[in-house]
Amino acid sequence: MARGLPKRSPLPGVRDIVVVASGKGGVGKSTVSVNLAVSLAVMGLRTGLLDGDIFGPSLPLMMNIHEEPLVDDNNRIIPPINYGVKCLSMGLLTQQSKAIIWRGPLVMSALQRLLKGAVWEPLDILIVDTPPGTGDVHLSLSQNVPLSGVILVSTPQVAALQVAARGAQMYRTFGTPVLGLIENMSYAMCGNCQSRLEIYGNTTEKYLEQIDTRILASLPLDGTITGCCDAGVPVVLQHKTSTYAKRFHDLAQQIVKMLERQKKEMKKE
Ligand SMILES: Nc1ncnc2c1ncn2[C@@H]1O[C@H](COP(=O)(O)OP(=O)(O)OP(=O)(O)O)[C@@H](O)[C@H]1O
Repeated sequence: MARGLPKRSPLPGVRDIVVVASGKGGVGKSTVSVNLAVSLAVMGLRTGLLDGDIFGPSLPLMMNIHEEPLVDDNNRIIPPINYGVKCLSMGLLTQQSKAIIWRGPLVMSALQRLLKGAVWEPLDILIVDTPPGTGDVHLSLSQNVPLSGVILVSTPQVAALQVAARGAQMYRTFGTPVLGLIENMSYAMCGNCQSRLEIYGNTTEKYLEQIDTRILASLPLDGTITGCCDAGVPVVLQHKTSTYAKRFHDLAQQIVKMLERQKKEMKKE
């Protein structure tokens, strides 16, 4: 552990925790988290998905889980399972229509409850979807549990990439490796002439150097993806043979390989 960093305690029985983050909102973190988690489960990994977006949870909708979780005899929350993934979200613990108005310390304790007060084990990997920015949830995660890596999600526009770069810097400060960037909504296909429309521009390459990372996957802006999110069936399951499914499966394989490599290197040290 780097000098000066807070002491983190691992989640017992959880091998890797990987965070999905972005600077800007609405760029596709939850979409990536959900489809990555399901792809990892399809690969046979024991997978969990924690919705760390306390104020705007989208996991219940996207994973089609709506029942309030049960607790065990030790008052630990039992994450419900859908599509082979153990899921927890603040949206399952509060009435969905109620807006949450909380200050920082409450956010921290809600996250602690979801993270450490739940029966996640045994898991190979826990994917944590986060809110935009670098606020309380990101700090709390970074300070409390060892993170195996962060996956950044951004659209190819300057406004999103600039803040993604800041996010990368924050995670590195806490010693968390940046595994790579998902370029979401990279382009759209014109329905008439099938030409590629670069709606958000094409500036990702320029920022890769600044962020010091690489693209793990690029995904187009496509109504099929939106429709699957809204219908609560991840695109990797609804359209199993689509290029989207293939890209998410490739992404899952890349992440697994990176984490394996990381473990080997740590053993050598
Ligand atoms: N590649 C895509 N093509 C079409 N729609 C997409 C794509 N990626 C995400 N969306 C849609 O965009 C919306 C925002 O996506 P999502 O909720 O995943 O973003 P987010 O970064 O998690 O948002 P927030 O910052 O609010 O947490 C959703 O309605 C989702 O269905």
